[in-house]
Amino acid sequence: MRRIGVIGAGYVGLTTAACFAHLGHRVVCADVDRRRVARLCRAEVDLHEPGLARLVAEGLREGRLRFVVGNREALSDVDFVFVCVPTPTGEDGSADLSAVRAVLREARELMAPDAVLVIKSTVPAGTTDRAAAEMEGHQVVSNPEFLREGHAVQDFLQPQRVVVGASVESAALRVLDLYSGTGAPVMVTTPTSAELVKYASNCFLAMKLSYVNALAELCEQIGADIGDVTEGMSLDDRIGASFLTPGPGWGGSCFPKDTKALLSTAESVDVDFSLLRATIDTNEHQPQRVVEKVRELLGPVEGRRIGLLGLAFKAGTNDLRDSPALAVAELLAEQGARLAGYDPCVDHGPVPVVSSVEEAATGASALLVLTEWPEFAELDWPDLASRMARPVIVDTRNLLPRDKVTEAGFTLLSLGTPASTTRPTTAGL
Ligand SMILES: NC(=O)C1=CN([C@@H]2O[C@H](COP(=O)(O)OP(=O)(O)OC[C@H]3O[C@@H](n4cnc5c(N)ncnc54)[C@H](O)[C@@H]3O)[C@@H](O)[C@H]2O)C=CC1
Ligand SMILES: O=C(O)[C@H]1O[C@H](OP(=O)(O)OP(=O)(O)OC[C@H]2O[C@@H](n3ccc(=O)[nH]c3=O)[C@H](O)[C@@H]2O)[C@H](O)[C@@H](O)[C@@H]1O
Repeated sequence: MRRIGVIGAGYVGLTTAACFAHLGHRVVCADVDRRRVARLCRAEVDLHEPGLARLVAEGLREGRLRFVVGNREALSDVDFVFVCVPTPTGEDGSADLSAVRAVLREARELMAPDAVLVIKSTVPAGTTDRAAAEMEGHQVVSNPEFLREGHAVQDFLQPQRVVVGASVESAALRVLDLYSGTGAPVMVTTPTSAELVKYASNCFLAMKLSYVNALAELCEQIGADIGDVTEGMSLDDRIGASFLTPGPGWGGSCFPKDTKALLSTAESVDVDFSLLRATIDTNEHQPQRVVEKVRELLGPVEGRRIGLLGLAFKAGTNDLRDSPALAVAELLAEQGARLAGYDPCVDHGPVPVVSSVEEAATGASALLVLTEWPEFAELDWPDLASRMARPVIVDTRNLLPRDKVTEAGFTLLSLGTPASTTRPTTAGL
């Protein structure tokens, strides 16, 4: 059993705190947000993360997990401090490290000399080494987090890898020991390399998605089908099958900020990372491309009611931060469309939110699938068509069963699919 302080009770901090408590450690989790802490003390978790509320309740009940306002307790009398505060995009595109710096200032005063400070927030290469220099003798270690929202607990307890960056081996081993219960493959490297593993991974995935989204546009122009193209690509295990589905753009609280931050790092050392710039540019164009699809079917959208299916940045979460669905909604609203958004996990947002797909469809001139919630693939298509002013669907996640939807009388457009294709059959091969 180790004593662990966790600073920040958001997606990463709360997951870290609850999972370490579950693994048998004694955890104090601190946040500056009083309301969040008060709710957590009552075991109320407002993040949509399977299993997280159960682990929080278990930790509180068994006395291994506590939540506090302010960082003092989580910094003193502990063996490890995990820094899990936000690192948003700053004004110039680089990561804004003000929350991390504020924690470091407090940590310098309050941490025991033999405690290890672990930076789990995503921070630019060099941050951990600079922090170590400022921390006057404390061990400072980089331990980036790779969890996905919607799978946070599973990804934390069964990670594909644990990466630790440390300049002192004993500090790395102490941190790795905390994860011994997970059985995950581990890697120890320098802090700078560990920090870059994090950005390099997120940016690579973003690049893969921008590549697929650009490819989808090309498919439309030359009469190929993106689903078949990516399926064919994925049979090569060097490419793999994941992250090959086109969409309205990649979003969420990390890819957009991390791509900008890595580009900013490259610029700061005069490296021309034009591949990364193109990755971002392609993505920023994507919501506009979706709106053009809608206009292709409807003409001007002014005054028309449009139902949005999905508001979160991806399925499995209620997180609206940097959601491409909202970027599309904003463009449509600017052009005078009347919007009604439905998301199974979102009850309010910056667009009018309704409580069912049927409500979103009623009187609408188009439905727009923006988040890949599986339930959107299993709707009562004839019923929806009968409720709409015009039975038109734009499926930006290529999720819907084309045959059933068109049989119900819908005009359906998806990304990377030619308007009509005659597919050869493999029956009899
Ligand atoms: N959300 C995700 O899926 C992942 C996020 N990350 C990284 O982890 C870091 C945290 O991200 P999230 O957990 O998503 O953020 P979040 O916004 O969900 O939570 C951050 C929490 O820190 C608190 N906070 C802010 N300043 C503080 C301070 N000075 N002292 C104590 N608490 C403070 C906030 O009130 C908030 O509750 C970021 O660097 C992010 O890039 C890494 C992997 C996955
Ligand atoms: O640093 C982070 O915060 C995390 O960022 C991502 O996790 P997350 O933001 O939860 O979302 P993803 O599941 O990676 O999806 C990102 C975006 O790509 C989109 N996407 C994903 C896959 C796909 O095939 N197509 C597609 O458009 C999603 O809809 C979403 O908008 C990474 O997957 C995590 O490993 C990382 O820890």
